[in-house]
Amino acid sequence: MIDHPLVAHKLTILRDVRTDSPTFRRLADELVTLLAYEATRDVRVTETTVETPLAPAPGVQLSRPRPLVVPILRAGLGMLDGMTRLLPTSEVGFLGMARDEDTLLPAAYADRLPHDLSERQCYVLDPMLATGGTLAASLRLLIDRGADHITSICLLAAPEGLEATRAKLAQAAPDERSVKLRVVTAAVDERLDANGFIVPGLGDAGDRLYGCL
Ligand SMILES: O=P(O)(O)OC[C@H]1O[C@H](OP(=O)(O)OP(=O)(O)O)[C@H](O)[C@@H]1O
Ligand SMILES: O=c1cc[nH]c(=O)[nH]1
Ligand SMILES: [Mg+2]
Repeated sequence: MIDHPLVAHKLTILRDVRTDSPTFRRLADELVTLLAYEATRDVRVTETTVETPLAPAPGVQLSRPRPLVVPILRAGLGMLDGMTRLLPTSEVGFLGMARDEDTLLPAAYADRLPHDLSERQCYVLDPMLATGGTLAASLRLLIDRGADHITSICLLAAPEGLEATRAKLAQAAPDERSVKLRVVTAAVDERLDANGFIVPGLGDAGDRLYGCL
């Protein structure tokens, strides 16, 4: 959880029911860049040397293969620009997931991801981690394709969803690979309501970004 006054300030306006879509989009974008700064703390780099006008200087460059950023459609799209601003050389794969309003179970409707994710550092973007069904299914898909280092960036998380995600992924370890998973979020809220919404939360992130379907 990122404990920073700028993050808390932007999140407060994001939660406000009076905040309109254009402002919501701008704040989500700004928040992601702040969260991404922390989320990329362990991005893989390779040592290199660069010539300054005066002398050689030691430095680092991002390692290959390039990191993969995965926004979970639809609401995760609102986080993409804020992330690629910090990691402009990353590649982007898309995953479409929609949660059924009655069962709360996620269904995948789009998959434009590389088939082989071995050696790839992945950054999953989804503003809301509620029951955890969407994140667990997304992480499972990436792990099954070989990913072993995945950082999820969420604007808000519910304690129930964090625990459910942990339990689901611990249960179904596919092989002997060790997989490093981390969630970076601006806040862990109080609870979920009967409809699986985060309380106090910010409402339906997709609708607030893009309007009701
Ligand atoms: O943790 P969960 O209980 O699975 O809920 C979280 C998911 O719900 C929302 O997406 P939604 O299904 O509303 O789709 P949208 O982004 O198209 O609005 C949100 O963006 C997450 O993907
Ligand atoms: O509170 C929630 C829960 C799921 N999806 C959202 O957009 N908001
Ligand atoms: Mg939605």
